[in-house]
Amino acid sequence: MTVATSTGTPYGQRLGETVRARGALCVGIDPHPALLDRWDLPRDVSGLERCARGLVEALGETVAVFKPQSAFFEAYGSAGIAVLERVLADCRAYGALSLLDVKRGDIGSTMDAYAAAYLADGSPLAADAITLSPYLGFGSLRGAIDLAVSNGRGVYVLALTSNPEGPQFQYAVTAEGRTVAQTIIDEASALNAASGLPIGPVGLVVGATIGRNSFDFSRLGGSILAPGLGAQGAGPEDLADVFADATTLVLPSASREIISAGPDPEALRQVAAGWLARIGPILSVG
Ligand SMILES: O=C(O)c1cc(=O)[nH]c(=O)n1[C@@H]1O[C@H](COP(=O)(O)O)[C@@H](O)[C@H]1O
Repeated sequence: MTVATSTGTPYGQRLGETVRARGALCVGIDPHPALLDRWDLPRDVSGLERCARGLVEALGETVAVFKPQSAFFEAYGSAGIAVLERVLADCRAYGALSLLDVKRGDIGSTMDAYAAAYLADGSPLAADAITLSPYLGFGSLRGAIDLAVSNGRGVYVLALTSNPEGPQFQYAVTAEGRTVAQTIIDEASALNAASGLPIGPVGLVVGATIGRNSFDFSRLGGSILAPGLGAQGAGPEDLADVFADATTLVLPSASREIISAGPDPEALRQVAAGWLARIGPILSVG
């Protein structure tokens, strides 16, 4: 088993370099059972492994970031988690970054244990970055953020999610008079400013589907993961709308849209290259 070790280089720097070399696209590894059918693979752990690792094999040299969705691996129990470990190792071997989508969020002491699982050097499930949920309060994530920073890793905190239910809480106004989402944006901005880095370690998740908006990302100083391309209906023109005022690195992400082009590696490369060609002119690398 290959275990992750930190490079000592800050996550934002590694992300910036990789995106400059390969373009701003994150490919989500979401091996839905229906996609295994489409790839003519069995709906079992061998199918999971061939789909997930086949995707990285086809795109590992050209795509900047892979985002394995932990749920699809957890569904197969310990054997699925073992596949996830191998997928994370594959990403490293190809020089792509891994962003593990686990959306964790818990009381501080438990967060520290999640952080040890996903952000500590030597952990088999360590990724270059993970997704976090701030529902227990932004401060509850502090242990994970601190560990990420000390290991040259990053986090992406859910701010404005791509699903239609998101606004129920995210647009709510807090006692301070700001929306929940703006509070998250501002908390991340403060931590990134304190890091003194051009691309700080605290990213945000902002759905490519949320439309034109008046949230203020101008002081973020970190990267933005933008899921929702393709299967959830967002296209390049939506990125232009949502991020009209963003001055930071935006990383659009698609899962089903890309995977469904497989299993032919050339077809996978073409669909990824097609998205890159369409979104490249819209987004600045930051
Ligand atoms: O954190 C995420 O990645 C995420 C946040 C969000 O707001 N919306 C969202 O779709 N995602 C994830 O991004 C992936 C989207 O998959 P596709 O709709 O197939 O591209 C899924 O793994 C989602 O869990």
